[in-house]
Amino acid sequence: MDYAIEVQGLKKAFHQNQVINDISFQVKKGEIFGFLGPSGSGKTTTIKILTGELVQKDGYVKVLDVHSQKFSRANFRSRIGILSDNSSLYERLTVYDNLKLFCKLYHAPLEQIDVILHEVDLVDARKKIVSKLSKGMKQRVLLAKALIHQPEIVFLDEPTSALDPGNMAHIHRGLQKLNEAGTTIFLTTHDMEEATLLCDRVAFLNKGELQEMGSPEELRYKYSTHAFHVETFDGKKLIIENEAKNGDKIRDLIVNDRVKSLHTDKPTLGQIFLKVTGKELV
Ligand SMILES: Nc1ncnc2c1ncn2[C@@H]1O[C@H](COP(=O)(O)OP(=O)(O)OP(=O)(O)O)[C@@H](O)[C@H]1O
Repeated sequence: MDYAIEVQGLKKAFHQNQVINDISFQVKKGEIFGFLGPSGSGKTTTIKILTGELVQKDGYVKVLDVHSQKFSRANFRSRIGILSDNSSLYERLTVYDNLKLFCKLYHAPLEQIDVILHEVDLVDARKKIVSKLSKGMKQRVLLAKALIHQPEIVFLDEPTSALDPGNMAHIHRGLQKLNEAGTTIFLTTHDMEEATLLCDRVAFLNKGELQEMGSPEELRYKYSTHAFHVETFDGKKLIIENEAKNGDKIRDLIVNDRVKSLHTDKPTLGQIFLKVTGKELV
């Protein structure tokens, strides 16, 4: 299997505070992988370890077949992109000039600027001064900055937190296009709808431990009671267990034209998170 990320037995403590507690997971090349957890669960710490900003002593970490001991090397850094709280822009320069600087830093061709501005839907803002942009537009420029050197994998720490739905949709579309072109995406989020929409697989992190992992669809099936939820035209809401003995009951409802809607129970990722961890994901 071709993995973009391999993590085995990773632990991280800050003094007495054990923040990451023996986690193991792999991310396949080309996947969008969502790392979901409440505030303080260790998501940012994990991203910092995966990108070489923090050093870990315990466990085995490889990204793009590079062992964590070599994460500080320039030839590794040019293969990854990062969008985090620490990402910043030159406020007094234009969008274009910001990206031009980052192009030079990474030895990326300048033609890449227009390509990437198109991806994040900011072509019209290329001459605008960054300090005059809205928060959502700045976030899109930061995303463009993280992608300007065409990294093989991009780490996004809550890329859409506190953005309005319009800006969020721009970012989602950009990420989907990027992923279609083959880029692996590792993202953290609190937003379960975002995770369901974007991610091929998600992992639930709680108090530094991985408590569940799988595709949103697999998890929704696994935690479903498989019961039928029926709403009738006279306003009744019925829950009928998915068992052979109930076949006649459902058939009668349909034959007698009483069914307004019928669906199987599929919990949302948020409901599953609550069930697995006992916590709301906020
Ligand atoms: N440099 C540091 N020194 C000491 N403690 C730290 C440091 N960085 C993080 N921590 C602690 O590690 C824990 C996990 O923090 P982390 O930022 O990884 O969580 P998170 O899941 O990303 O949270 P959020 O969603 O709020 O960003 C927290 O208790 C935090 O206080």
